[in-house]
Amino acid sequence: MSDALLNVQNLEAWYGESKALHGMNFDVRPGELVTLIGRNGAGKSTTLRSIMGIVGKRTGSIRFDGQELINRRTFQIARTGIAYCPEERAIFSSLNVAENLTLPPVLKAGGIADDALLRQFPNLQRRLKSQGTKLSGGEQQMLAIARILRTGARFLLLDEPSEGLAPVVVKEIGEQIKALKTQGFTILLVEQNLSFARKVADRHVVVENGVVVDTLTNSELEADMARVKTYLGV
Ligand SMILES: Nc1ncnc2c1ncn2[C@@H]1O[C@H](COP(=O)(O)OP(=O)(O)OP(=O)(O)O)[C@@H](O)[C@H]1O
Repeated sequence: MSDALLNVQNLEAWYGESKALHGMNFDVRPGELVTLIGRNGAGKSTTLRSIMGIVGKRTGSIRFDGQELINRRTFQIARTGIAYCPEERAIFSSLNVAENLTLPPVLKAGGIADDALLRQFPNLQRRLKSQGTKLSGGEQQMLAIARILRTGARFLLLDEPSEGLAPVVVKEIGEQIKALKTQGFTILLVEQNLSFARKVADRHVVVENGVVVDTLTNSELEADMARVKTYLGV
């Protein structure tokens, strides 16, 4: 699609000899929040890792903001304005919140300034001096998201931010993600939690065995939950 910010075509990816993506095709438009949904092992996380250039081998095309990323290295991809928040959150346990926040380098102009960031994430402001290990799962997730917002990236790859969190915290994370969309960030979100996904997303891309098998707007999903539940086996 010509107005896409990200356009993925025939994306294949491997871990060693083992092929995980078999020709993914989808796009994301500027300002959109798109989810990748599908069963365990479908290839959702691998898609994010492939966009970021952190799988063993990948082929096909990943066009972002008019540039081809398929042969670029991760640090070059980061400089185009894409940031990745992994499922495991990757908080440095020996560093405190302030140190974790400021560790990733600012790569582009337009990142959220530290004081604005702490206003946006008041619970991090309260825990600035707390060590990574002392944070709750929700605080770790907020920190993992907050620290990529300083870098100047405008396209966020978020891997299962709701995972392992209590419903009240999931709701809070959902509000933060919606606020990011309102601020103009474009977001590609991997999500197993359908009730979370439908509250935040514009569109859903269904992944099965390393390919895209369906794409639905959020209203289509609301109108036909059965269609998606079949894919997810729920
Ligand atoms: N580091 C790895 N080494 C080898 N194979 C992997 C690795 N990570 C994932 N895979 C395999 O790649 C395929 C896709 O996995 P992926 O993690 O992308 O799925 P997913 O849809 O994100 O599911 P989940 O939510 O369970 O992580 C699976 O068959 C998985 O076993």
